Order: sequence, then structure tokens, then C-alpha cells
Amino acid sequence: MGQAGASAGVEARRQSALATELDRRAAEARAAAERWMIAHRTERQVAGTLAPLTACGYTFLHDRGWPGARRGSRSQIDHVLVGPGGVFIVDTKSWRDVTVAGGRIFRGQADVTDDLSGLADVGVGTEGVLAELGLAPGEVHVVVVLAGSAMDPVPLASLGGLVVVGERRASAFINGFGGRLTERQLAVVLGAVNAHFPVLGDEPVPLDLSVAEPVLDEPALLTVDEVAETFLAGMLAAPIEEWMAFLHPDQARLVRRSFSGPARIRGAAGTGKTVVGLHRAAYLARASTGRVVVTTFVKTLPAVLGSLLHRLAPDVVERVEFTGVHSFAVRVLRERGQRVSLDLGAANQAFNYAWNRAGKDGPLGELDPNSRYWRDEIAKVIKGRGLSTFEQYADLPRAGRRRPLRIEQRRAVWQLHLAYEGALRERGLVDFEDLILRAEASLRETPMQGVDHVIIDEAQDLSCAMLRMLHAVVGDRPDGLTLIGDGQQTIYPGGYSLAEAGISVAGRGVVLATNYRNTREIALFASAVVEGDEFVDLEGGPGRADAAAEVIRTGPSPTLHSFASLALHDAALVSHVRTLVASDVDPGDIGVLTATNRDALALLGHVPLSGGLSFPRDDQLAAV
Ligand SMILES: Nc1ncnc2c1ncn2[C@@H]1O[C@H](COP(=O)(O)OP(=O)(O)OP(=O)(O)O)[C@@H](O)[C@H]1O
Repeated sequence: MGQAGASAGVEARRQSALATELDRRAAEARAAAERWMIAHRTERQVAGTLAPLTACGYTFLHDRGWPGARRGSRSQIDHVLVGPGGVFIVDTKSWRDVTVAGGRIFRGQADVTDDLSGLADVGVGTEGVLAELGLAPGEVHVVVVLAGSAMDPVPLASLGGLVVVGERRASAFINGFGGRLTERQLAVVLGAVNAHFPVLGDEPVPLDLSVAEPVLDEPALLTVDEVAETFLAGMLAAPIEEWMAFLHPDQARLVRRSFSGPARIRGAAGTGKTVVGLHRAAYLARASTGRVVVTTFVKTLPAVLGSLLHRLAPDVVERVEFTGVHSFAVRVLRERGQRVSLDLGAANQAFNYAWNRAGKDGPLGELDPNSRYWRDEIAKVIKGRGLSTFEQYADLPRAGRRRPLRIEQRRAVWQLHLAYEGALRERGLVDFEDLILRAEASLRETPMQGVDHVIIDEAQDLSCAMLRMLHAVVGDRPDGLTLIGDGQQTIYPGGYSLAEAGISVAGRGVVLATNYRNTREIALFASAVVEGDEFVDLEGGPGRADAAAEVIRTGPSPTLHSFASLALHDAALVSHVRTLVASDVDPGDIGVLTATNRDALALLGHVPLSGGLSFPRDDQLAAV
């Protein structure tokens, strides 16, 4: 073949290769166009099914860029909805054959959970930006809507609680959060969300306060029943307290703050410590796949906190456990097959037996004939601090125990302790302190699985052994242990320091300083009453008074009245309550605090007051 023939052949092959390549590119472009078209149709369709939410007070921001994405980037968020129920970052997917199992999401056999992690991160970033305004983290939701599906909402624990929901259930799911933000809060949040999610394209587009025209033109995608379900969901949502959705920015930041080990949140009464603790429980539950334990010494408090969480963060209630510290210890022991028999009456008898034989007629009986003090000494100091030898007790500082003890007196206490232990063992009994010590020992031997975070409210009430037991559950892991408390509120003094409990919160202590509960007048009055009181701080050393630096609310000044007799006192109290009710104060807004349950029952008319007096009968009136 000649030269010319050869080069024509080369050229033919070159052209043919080019045609093949162009064919391939054209096919690719067609497929991409098809995918974009499906995405476009899906988005529009889903926007249509979400449209009833505009009537529920929601504003839609469509097709916004990912916060922080490069200019010209095509990554976009399909819809951001801001309304009374919070902020919803919505991405639509035309995925078929979707299942959720074990906190992960699958398309057919393929695990696509990681494909959604970028979207979940957008939620975390948005939470952070809005926390600067005070919006509680739980008010920002990331929602993946499956086009054409009627799947019920499922949270994905591995993606910080991102929710996957079928299109037909999406608007009812969103409106089911009810009215959590006031109009003023909504306006502030909307402004911040609008600034956070960049408008795509070169020309800034004005804020779109309604559903775009073409979307409303779409054929009705929800049935009449489904639209009714959306509205009903909003009406049925439980009302919330002011602090459940919006916090002070300092509180909101603290809720999300990451600590490299055990942390302590302190503050005077009413500074929102428990509020922060509850929000933090919800936040940590969303941020991890394990369980969160919230515990206190007072056994009635966990139930109250649990019911608050139901309204604050219904999405995480399954993974947050509220428990008294003793119930927690019993559960730990039972789960590990250890039988415990806690019979308080029998334990009291065992103590009385020991007191009669080894206490009453010796130096202890002389020093204080009330055996209660010595029982407390054993419970709070000896067993509460897990002492096992007299040498440990002999020169132990017992701050907060009021009565100094010399060495021979301490020896007598130790003898009483041994006699009591002997009596318990003879009867096959344990007391509250034994439960804690046994649970601690068991947790040290076999660490607990599945609990990632422990939050202790009113931590200053716990004994040293209780703190050690709870610390053994999570150790020093980041955000594992959060102690919430106020050194000035020591009701059950243990006289120990955190260092003795093996817990260091160095560099991880936060003090809250704004009093939200009381008026300035009440706070001043109360601090004058406790001024000069001695108290013990968990971190050791002389207790520092956590006086609230700022008190926002003001009101009438408290007054103090003294009476010559109980009868005069009761008469004045009843008359004061009657005057308040007559002057249109809602009985539900009146609280009467008494020293004992019996006094409270008396005031409620269950027990006659002196002089046959009684309160105005009203179901809302409560004495506690
Ligand atoms: N950001 C807030 N906005 C409005 N009210 C708030 C806020 N934070 C707290 N409160 C109110 O203050 C009250 C006291 O809060 P909280 O019980 O958390 O305080 P605390 O520091 O735990 O008090 P204590 O030490 O007495 O237990 C709450 O019941 C709530 O009504």
C-alpha cells in the first residue's frame, strides 16, 4: 500500500475513535440530564406535598447552596423550612427499595448511610450558627424525604438523628412539632437561616416567602385526609415551656460544648443548670448511638425530668434513661445476676441492735444521744466514702459534719460500724450504701456496655461512692460525665472532694450566672438568709458561693412575718391566700411550701388546722 493509502487508514481509525468517544460522552450527558431531570421533578413534587405547611406558618427557602460551598458549586439543599416547629433542612431523594436497619439506611443491598453524612454535617453547622442566637440544638432537623413513599419517619442514630420520611408523611411529621417558636423568635431565626444558606446563581434572589408559583400549579399530591393529618399533627403537639426551644446563647453554647473529660456545671439556684442538663442529654443522645443516663440522688426528680424531656425532645426519649442513683445501682447488680435484698425496715432494726450494743451507752451516746447522727456518719463518711480500714478514717477530714471527733471517739464510731456490718451480715441484708459499693465494684471489674454519657443533676447531694460508681460507667471519655450542681446547696454533706472520688474537672468547669427563676427581690432576700452559712464544695477547700451575677426579673419584695402561736400563723396564712385568690391571682400560681408532708396535707384540708381553718378549696391549689 502507498503512503497516501496508509495515512487515509490512520485518519479513518482516528475519526472512528473520535465518534466512539463522542457517542460515549453523549450517552453520559443524556444519563446525567435524565438524573437532573428526575431530581428536578422530585424536588418540585416534594415541594408540592410540603405546600400545606405554608398555611401552618412555614417559610420555604428553595435551592440554597451548602453553607461554605465554593461559588459556582452545584451542591444544593433542596428546601430549608423555617416555621413554628423549628428549622428543617430538607433533601429529596427519588430512591426506591429503601430500608432502615440498625440506625443505617440501605438502597436494596447497598448501605448508603455515608452518602448522607455531608447533609448531616450541614445540620450540625446550622445548629452551631443558630445556637449563637440561643436556638436550642434540637430545633434544627435534617430530613431526607423519599419521593412517592409513605414511609413513617425514622431517625438515623448514626447520623445525629437525621430523619428519613416518606413524602406522604413528611408534612405531618414537620407540623407535628407544633408551635415551639414565638413569632419574634421565628423572625430572628429566619433572618439567620437566610444568611447562612447562600443563594445560588450570580444574581442575589430576594427572600422567597411563599411556595414558588410552579410548585403550587402541580397537581394535588396529598389526599384530603393527608392534608387534614398535617394540620391535626400541629394541633396535637404538646405545648412547651419557653426554655425548651430557646435558651440564652451562653446556655445553648454550653449544651453543645465538647469537653475532653468529666465536666462540671455550677451555678446558684435558678441559673438554669437543670435546663442545660436536659438539653445536653438530648444533644448527646443525638450525637451518639449509645444511651444517656440522667441521674439524681432524689428519687422523685428523674420522673419529672423524664416527662419534661418528652416535650423537649420526643425524638430521643428512647435513648435517655432517667433514674435515681440507687435504682441505677440495683439495675446494674440485677443485670449481672447479683441478688440484692434491700429491706429498709430490717436494716433499721440491724442498726438499732448495733446501737444498743455498741453505741448508746458509750462515748457516742454521751456526745449525741440521737443515733441518727451516727448512722449518718457511717452512711455518709465511712460507707459513703468507701473506707475499709480504721486507719483511713482515723484522721480523715470530715468537712460539713459539724461535730469534730477525737481519735478515741472515731474508734468508737468504727466499733459501731463493725457491729452494724455484723448485724447486717447475720441477717443477710444490705443497706443503700452497700448497693452502691457493690455496683461500683462490679462496674470496675466488668465495664458497662452501651451507656456513653452520664449526667448527674444535683451532684452535690451524692456520696463519694456514688460519684465513683457513676464515673466507673463512662470513665474519663470525652463528654462522658457531666456533673451539675451547686456547692452551696449541699443538703447531704459527704465532706469529700472530687479528687477523692478520682474525678478531675480541671479546665472543664463552667459557672452559670444568670438567675432565671427568681425575681431580684426574692434572690436578694434568699441570699441574705443563707449568708455566712458554711458549706462544702465538691472541688475541696472552702465553698465558694455561686451568687447569680445577673437577675433579670423583678417583682414585689418578700416580707417576713413572725407569730406568737401556731394558731395565729395558720390564720394569717389562710387569710393571705384568700386575699390573693379574691384579688384574681390564679390559684395555680400560688405555692405554699411547708416543712413536712403532714403540714402540707393539713393546709389542703386533709388534716384539720388549728382553729378549724381551711384553705379555699380549689383543685389547682397545691401545697408542697
Ligand atoms: N433560657 C431560659 N429562658 C427562660 N427561662 C429559663 C431559661 N433557663 C431557665 N429558665 C427558667 O428558670 C428555671 C430554673 O431553671 P433550672 O431549674 O434549670 O435551674 P437550676 O440552676 O437547676 O436550679 P436549682 O439549682 O435550684 O435546681 C426553669 O424552671 C425555667 O423556668
